[in-house]
Amino acid sequence: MLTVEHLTKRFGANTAVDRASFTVDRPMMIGIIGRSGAGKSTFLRMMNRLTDATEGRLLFEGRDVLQLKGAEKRGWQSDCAMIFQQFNLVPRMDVVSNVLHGTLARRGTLATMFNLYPREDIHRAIDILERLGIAAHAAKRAEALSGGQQQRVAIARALMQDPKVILADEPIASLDPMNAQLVMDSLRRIHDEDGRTVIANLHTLDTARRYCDRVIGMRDGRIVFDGTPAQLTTGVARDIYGAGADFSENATSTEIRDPVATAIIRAAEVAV
Ligand SMILES: Nc1ncnc2c1ncn2[C@@H]1O[C@H](COP(=O)(O)OP(=O)(O)OP(=O)(O)O)[C@@H](O)[C@H]1O
Repeated sequence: MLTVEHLTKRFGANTAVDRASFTVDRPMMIGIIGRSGAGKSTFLRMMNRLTDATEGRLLFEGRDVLQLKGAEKRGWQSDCAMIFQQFNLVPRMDVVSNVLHGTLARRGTLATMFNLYPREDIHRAIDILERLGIAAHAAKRAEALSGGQQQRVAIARALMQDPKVILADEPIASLDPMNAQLVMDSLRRIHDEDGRTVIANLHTLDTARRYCDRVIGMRDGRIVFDGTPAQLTTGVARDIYGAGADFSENATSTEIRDPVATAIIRAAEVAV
């Protein structure tokens, strides 16, 4: 399904991604972990063609997507939707219009400028918002929503493209633990129910272990681990993060607690 061969990106003398290779033979949820600067974002950006690779091949269903140009390249970008840490919504625009922007690639600029969307697209946008539990906010400006709600709007916008792959670059890095959990639950459900592949850069080990079928560890641009969450032991994690014997997993934890526990902690915090 997906084959990555010796994928490399150099910025001058700095090799951000160094001959990364792996294959994915069925839809799955993959977490990419590694310390800051390991090359995780650059990898996703190459995959989505936001940045050009220096060397290597990236075959999706037999086609090298790195060679695509013009309409074919845009078609791939539509098949391979990306969500970002900072959501990238239009803050003053209402939620449903933000979601409808996901159809931009297959629509004329004028129609998009004047918000002329076919009725069936509007219905589909509302259905997707409902699925993500945020349809009640459809008419609000995006900026009026919490971070977690905004990230779910961004996921809804991605789903409007009906992508085969969803790339998520640190999707929960700006969120509190409860919202982080809601967003990760949504991504997992989209994989489970729709069979879409999800590849997420994650800065926390516990999230990768909890939500992913497979974890890829990057260090200095290279893939140094590729296995199941069960194989991701503390020793392996220490190697990925290049840490010493004092390495603590808590340092990479989002501490996602269960909602009841979080509510109790919040209430206690307000009381003091
Ligand atoms: N546009 C760029 N120009 C020059 N160097 C870059 C550029 N983008 C990334 N780099 C460099 O490439 C390396 C990998 O960066 P990248 O952002 O991919 O890492 P990362 O693992 O995603 O880190 P973080 O979690 O901090 O985002 C770093 O050394 C970074 O400084």
